[in-house]
This record gives sequence, structure tokens and C-alpha cells, in this order.
Amino acid sequence: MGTFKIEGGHQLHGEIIPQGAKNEALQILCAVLLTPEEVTVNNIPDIIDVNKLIDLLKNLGVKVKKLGKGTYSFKADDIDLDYLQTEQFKQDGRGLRGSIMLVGPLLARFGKGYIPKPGGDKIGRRRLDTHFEGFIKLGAKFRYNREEHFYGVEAQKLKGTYMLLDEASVTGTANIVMAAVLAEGTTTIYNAACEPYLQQLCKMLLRMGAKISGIGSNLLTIEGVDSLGGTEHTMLPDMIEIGSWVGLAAMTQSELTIKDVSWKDLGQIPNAFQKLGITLEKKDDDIYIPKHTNGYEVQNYIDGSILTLADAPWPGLTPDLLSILLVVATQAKGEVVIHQKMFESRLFFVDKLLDMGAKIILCDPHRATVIGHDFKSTLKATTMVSPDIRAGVSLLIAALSAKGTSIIHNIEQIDRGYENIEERLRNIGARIERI
Ligand SMILES: CC(=O)N[C@H]1[C@@H](OP(=O)(O)OP(=O)(O)OC[C@H]2O[C@@H](n3ccc(=O)[nH]c3=O)[C@H](O)[C@@H]2O)O[C@H](CO)[C@@H](O)[C@@H]1O
Ligand SMILES: C=C(OP(=O)(O)O)C(=O)O
Repeated sequence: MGTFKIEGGHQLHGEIIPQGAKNEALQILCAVLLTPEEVTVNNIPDIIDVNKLIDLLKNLGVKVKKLGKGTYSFKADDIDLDYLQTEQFKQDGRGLRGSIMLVGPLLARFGKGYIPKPGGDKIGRRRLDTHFEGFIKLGAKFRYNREEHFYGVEAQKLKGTYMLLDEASVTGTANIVMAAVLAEGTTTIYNAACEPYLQQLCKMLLRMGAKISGIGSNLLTIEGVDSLGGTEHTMLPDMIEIGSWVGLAAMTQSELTIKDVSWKDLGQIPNAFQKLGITLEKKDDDIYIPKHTNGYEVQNYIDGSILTLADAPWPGLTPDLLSILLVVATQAKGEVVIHQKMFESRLFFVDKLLDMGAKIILCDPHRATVIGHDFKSTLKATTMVSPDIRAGVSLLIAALSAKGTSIIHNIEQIDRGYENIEERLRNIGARIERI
């Protein structure tokens, strides 16, 4: 179990460049299976989850070449489907959430897709019904081995159809889109997820020869084609990482510039921080956060009632930033309710913030009320264990703002999604080391 030692209470200063988007990378890497031709991908983040997926692709027989930092080429012209039946695959596939998106491309191109129950954060129930209901609608036969938690779908040829997804699942939509692009006829997906991750995937598929309309909306229409070709794709900056750095700057009262953030793809994220009273300035495509010497004040609603920050399917606020918004709220002036609607176990980490002296009432598993200190009292350093990726980074931000030395264990959770985090933080003045 890896550990960070953090000496908090120091202001940070400088520029930080966001990594490529983790959740986009997981979709894009699975899509390389849709063609025997070469696909080159740029701005791939060097993080545990993505590296595990690249290894899975290699084990499947994909020829992978590293062309430079963050740039790889992939050629899926000789796939070893037998690997899918091995114990090794069962072990590798469980290692991350994103592996579920291997199923759609494999099913579409080779007529079969298998996956063990995938890993990812333990943040509540994470069902896969949307994915498999979609494949079944496209004509696949489904089986599930309960003892082994092993899912399988098979079909000679998928057939396009209309489907209304039971929920706008991000990885579910990506999986079904990747199956439908090679199906016979037209597929219409209503209640599709439409995050920038999915928009990027669809744009890549268009360049490969797919026919998709409605990109960016919750109604996608896909006309199946016989085959797809190679392409080059560049990942967007990671919007969750960008939000994490905004939170870090505010909480440590630091002046920070986040470079090349692709403002147009940030949706509600800047707005959510602004509602907590944080100033963000748009400078070209950078975010500039001035030093919040006098703190930041929560904005109530027009009628004076308490602000609620809640997640919702895109273009609503992403659930992946609520833990960070919560920690930032502990030093705001005023009160805010954090409502995590999607995941039922993602707010339990507030216990650690309570130990550090934050004023939080966990109302139920989905809602926490935070009463900010307005920097009149700082958080106290402590020892903690990172329960999931975003809680881990939230605790890291709390530790960097706290007086004294904190210890965070289980930082593999953070390494799942944040590239070389300690060096990048040290470059802006943080005192953090991996021990
Ligand atoms: C690898 C990857 O891309 N992971 C992301 C992806 O996970 P993932 O694709 O696994 O998450 P889903 O979009 O399927 O759903 C996440 C949770 O939200 C609930 N739900 C979903 C849609 C909806 O309309 N209503 C609703 O309540 C689901 O029941 C589930 O519990 O999307 C999540 C939701 O943005 C993010 O937290 C994850 O970081
Ligand atoms: C929940 C997340 O990731 P995963 O879906 O990979 O567990 C996340 O990125 O916040």
C-alpha cells in the first residue's frame, strides 16, 4: 500500500498542465478494437487504469507501439479471442471499470464479448444492466455466470434498432455505440449519455468511417457500416483533474493557472466553483485563479435559501467532482448542501474530514451539509486512508491546506487517475513525498 507524506499549510504558486482525460482514454482505447487498421492516440495519461487497459489490449493481441510521451499506436489485426476464456483475463478484466467497454467492440467485430465484473471505485452499487440490455436489443444472446460474476454476449450479426436506455450510463452508452457502428441497419439510442468523453468517442468513430448523428445530445442515430478504418485521435484535458486543481488553489489560498483547459468542454464545472464564491478567470484557454486572501463566500439562491450542489447526467454537474467541492466548502464562508445522487457510498469519507476539524453533518448516505470555517480555523493534520480516487484527492487537498504533517495511505487509488501527481504538485510548491 503506497503512502503520501504531506506537510500542509503552504501556499502554492505557478502553472499546472492537465493530463489527458482518464474516462475518455478508457473509451478511446477500447475503440481501437473496431478496426484492423492502425489507430494513433495522443495525450494518453500515464495512470494505473489506462496502463492496465493497454496491457489488456496487448494480451488480446493488439500491436501496441509507444511513439512518444502520451502517444501510442494500436493495430488490432490479429486478435487472440482465446485469451477471453483464460483465468488471466478474468483477473486482468476485474482490475478496472473501463474494461467493460471491451465488450461492445469485440461483440461487433468478432461476434462475442466477455468480461468479468469490472473493478473501479467502491462507491456504491454499479450495475451493468444498461450495457447488456442494449446488446440484447441489438440481437445478442446474453449469459451470466453468477458464481464467477462473468458476463458474456454473442451474436452472428447485430441488427440496428430503437432503444430507450433505462439510465444515461456513460460507459453503457459508449459500449452500445461501439457495438451499433458495425450493426446492420439503423440504431437509435435515446437517453444516451453525452459527456465530452462520448462526444470525443463519436467524433473518433466518424473519422474511422462510422455514421453517427446527434453527437452531444441524448438522441444518437447510428447507421451501421461494414467496416471501419484507422485514424488519429487526441484526448481532451481531464475535466475532473482541472476541477481538482481549482479546488486545490482555493483551499490553499494560492494563485494558480491551469493551462489549456478546453473551456468549451467544462460544462457546469466553473459555475459550481463560482457558486462557492471562488473566482475563476478565463485567460485564452487557461483558467486563472487569483489568491483568495479574503476567502470565498457561498452564494445562496435568489430566494435566500441554502445552496445545494448536486450531480446530474451531463450537461448537469458530474458526480466525480462533488467530493472535491465538498472539501473546498469546508473553508467557505457560509453553508452548502452536497447532494451525491448517483452513488450511495461516496460521501462516507467525510469522517476523515471531521477528524481534521471540518464542520459537516452527514444527513444520509447521499447528502452532507457543510458549514464553512471561512479560514478562521484551519484543518488539523492527520493520518488517513484513501477510500476512492476522488475522495483520495479531496483528502490530499485537505492535507495540503492543513497545518502540520498528514499521512495518506492507499494512494494507489489516486494513482488510478492522476498522473505523476506528487512531482506536479511539488513543481507548484507543495511539500509532498511518496514514502
Ligand atoms: C470509467 C468511467 O467512465 N467512469 C465514470 C462513469 O462510470 P459508469 O459509466 O460506470 O457510471 P454510469 O454512468 O453507468 O452510472 C453511474 C451511477 O449513476 C447512476 N445513474 C446514472 C445515470 C443516470 O441517469 N442516473 C443515475 O442515477 C447509476 O445507477 C450508477 O450508479 O460515469 C460515472 C457517472 O458520471 C462516473 O462517476 C465515472 O467516473
Ligand atoms: C468513479 C471514477 O472512476 P471509475 O469509474 O473508473 O471507478 C472516477 O473517475 O471518479
